[in-house]
Amino acid sequence: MSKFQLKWGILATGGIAETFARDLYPNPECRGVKDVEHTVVAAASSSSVDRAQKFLKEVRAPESAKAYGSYEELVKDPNVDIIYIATPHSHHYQNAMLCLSAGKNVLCEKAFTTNAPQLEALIKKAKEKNVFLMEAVWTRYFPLSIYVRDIITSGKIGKVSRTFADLSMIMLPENTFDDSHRMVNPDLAGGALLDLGIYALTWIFQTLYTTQKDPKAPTVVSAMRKYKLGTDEQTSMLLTFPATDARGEAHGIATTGMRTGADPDGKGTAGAPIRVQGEEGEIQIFHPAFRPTRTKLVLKDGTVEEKEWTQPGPGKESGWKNGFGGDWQPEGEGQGMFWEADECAHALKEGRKEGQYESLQESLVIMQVMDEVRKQNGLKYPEKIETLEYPVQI
Ligand SMILES: NC(=O)C1=CN([C@@H]2O[C@H](COP(=O)(O)OP(=O)(O)OC[C@H]3O[C@@H](n4cnc5c(N)ncnc54)[C@H](OP(=O)(O)O)[C@@H]3O)[C@@H](O)[C@H]2O)C=CC1
Ligand SMILES: O=C1OC[C@@H](O)[C@H](O)[C@H]1O
Repeated sequence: MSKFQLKWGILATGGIAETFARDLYPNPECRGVKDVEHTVVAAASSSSVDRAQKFLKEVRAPESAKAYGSYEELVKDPNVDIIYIATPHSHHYQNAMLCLSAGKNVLCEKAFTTNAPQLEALIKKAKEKNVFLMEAVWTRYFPLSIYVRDIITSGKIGKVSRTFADLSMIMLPENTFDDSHRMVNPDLAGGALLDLGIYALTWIFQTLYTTQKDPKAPTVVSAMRKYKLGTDEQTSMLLTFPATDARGEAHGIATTGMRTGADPDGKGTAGAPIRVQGEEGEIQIFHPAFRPTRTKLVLKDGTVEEKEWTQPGPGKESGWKNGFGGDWQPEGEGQGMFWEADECAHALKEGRKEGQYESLQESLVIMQVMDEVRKQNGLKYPEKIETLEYPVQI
């Protein structure tokens, strides 16, 4: 059987760009995916062409891969099928508009944009150009997430009426980040909500919204504690999802922050920060919400089922180690960003224009929730990054 080959262009060469591109290297067969293959055919850096060249070497791209010193050159490369955007949140709208306008398929890092109107404009552009567009919320595509959603839709834990989800990490921003860092800098749409809170919301949504036949947008009330730069360092949200055919009204409690930890000792001692609760029991998902590897099903009849979800890799003998933020996975394991890459390949192979586990409509509803939370708490980013104007130099 001939395999579908997806040729990637990587836009930006920072931390997650490297992790993602490294994850494209192992043969998908090592995770049981037999019908698609990935190749990095180009990378672009806004810093310099040398940086792009170095990046291609680091991720073991083929010798023939092209290095570009600007994003504008990358989108003109006819050999590139799809572009992965890995810039800070502030830049996603401008970068994605550049790619879509050039007729390129796009996988864009979270948070998709700084606000919902920007995302609406991107969706409109993708439709006009008839290209694929997806938010890179990698967690959605993990086998673990598929399992959790299946538990819910199978009725095993009964009608679900509440999900708790926390992604907080003790990072003490004043000790950890320069004021210019993307985690705290308003010019880069920093703060806990768009960076970490989106994962807490992902768990709320994929358990209370994605699993419904006719999902309805929630209302939200929220509170926010601000960092000295005006961005949020802690945000708490209570979402109410209207009743659907399958169940009554449901509540989602999503929290995020940089001063408390969902797993303070790193050993799971504090318990599961994600709990999906129904009339027959609950399914728990352990920290970190962005890359969980452990679940626990607890039913009222006494059943307890614990599962480990190691990310598959190419095997120890390959000598290939995958990495994330300097934290290298054990040999033989992968990071897990390849699942979303496989989804892009499958979508393009099948002619789909969006991801199957998070539709563009769902990404938009989540963005609307984050807009409302920011509005309730007076968090505005600079106009140049909230604007719908394109192109704008930022
Ligand atoms: N899925 C996940 O697990 C993770 C996702 N992310 C997401 O990925 C995105 C990037 O994060 P991360 O890789 O950590 O960020 P980095 O700061 O490490 O990299 C961002 C890159 O964007 C480019 N860039 C262009 N303009 C700017 C600018 N004005 N300021 C800073 N960088 C700029 C640079 O690349 P160049 O010079 O080559 O153009 C830079 O290296 C964010 O959206 C974040 O939320 C981040 C971490 C984990
Ligand atoms: O997406 C992410 O996941 C891991 C976090 O450490 C990082 O800040 C965030 O961007």
